[in-house]
Amino acid sequence: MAIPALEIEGLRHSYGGDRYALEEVGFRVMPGAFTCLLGPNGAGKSTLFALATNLLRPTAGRIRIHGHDIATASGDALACMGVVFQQPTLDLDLTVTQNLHYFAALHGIGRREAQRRIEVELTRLSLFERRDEKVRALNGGHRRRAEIARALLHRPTLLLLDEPTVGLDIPARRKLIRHVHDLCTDDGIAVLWATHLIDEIDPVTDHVVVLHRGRVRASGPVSVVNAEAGCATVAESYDRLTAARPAAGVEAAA
Ligand SMILES: Nc1ncnc2c1ncn2[C@@H]1O[C@H](COP(=O)(O)OP(=O)(O)OP(=O)(O)O)[C@@H](O)[C@H]1O
Repeated sequence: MAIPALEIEGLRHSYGGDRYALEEVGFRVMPGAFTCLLGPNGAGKSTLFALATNLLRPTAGRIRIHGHDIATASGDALACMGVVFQQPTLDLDLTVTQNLHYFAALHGIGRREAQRRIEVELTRLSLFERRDEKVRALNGGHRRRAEIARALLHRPTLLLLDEPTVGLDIPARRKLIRHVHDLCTDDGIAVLWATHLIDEIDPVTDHVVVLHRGRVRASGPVSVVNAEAGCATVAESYDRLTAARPAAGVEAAA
């Protein structure tokens, strides 16, 4: 069996006090799988991202990236991982290309090789024509795509995206979701996509992990989660598993 791109076991985290932001969290993301980490505000999605990227140390549990333990082999683990955080981190006064070159240099990628990879990624994300514009001149969807291109430069095999569509209009959201699905099918990249928007899930191809109040309520292909919850759609499953109406702004699944 293939090694999971991301494997989480018995993960627990407390920010202090006796309340846990995450408790006994465990799931896997396999190569080529698009997995939605689905949970309402406060479910623990950002905490999980901070632990997976080694920004926080867990109270207990393990996180392995392609078999590398993030606690004991963080260099190898992080080298396999591309990350797009919830808050954009591009320099607005640099061009798209300059931002990407800076990141490539941090990863020790030589100038010529970096140029080649930047052209490939920007073309793939339909951003090549905008490469010499300052990021400030781009709309939200293009900025997000530039961030994804940057996150792919060191050729990660696992991509983590924390609510990447926040602030985007519906056409830009759809395009971004399509692009990231293509990365899974074309390159076998594993994706963990955190969201609270149910309509971002493809009920046919995607896996979901439903996180609520720090605990995994269900995980697996949408069809399996729906069957186990006794529901016809992922929207109904989410509703039942979180025992709450979807948060404001949540849209129904197809
Ligand atoms: N720095 C912190 N200190 C103390 N508690 C925190 C901190 N960050 C998050 N929490 C708490 O941990 C829990 C999980 O929060 P987290 O931000 O991980 O959820 P989330 O699913 O990402 O929510 P959102 O969608 O609002 O970003 C919440 O109860 C939150 O209040």
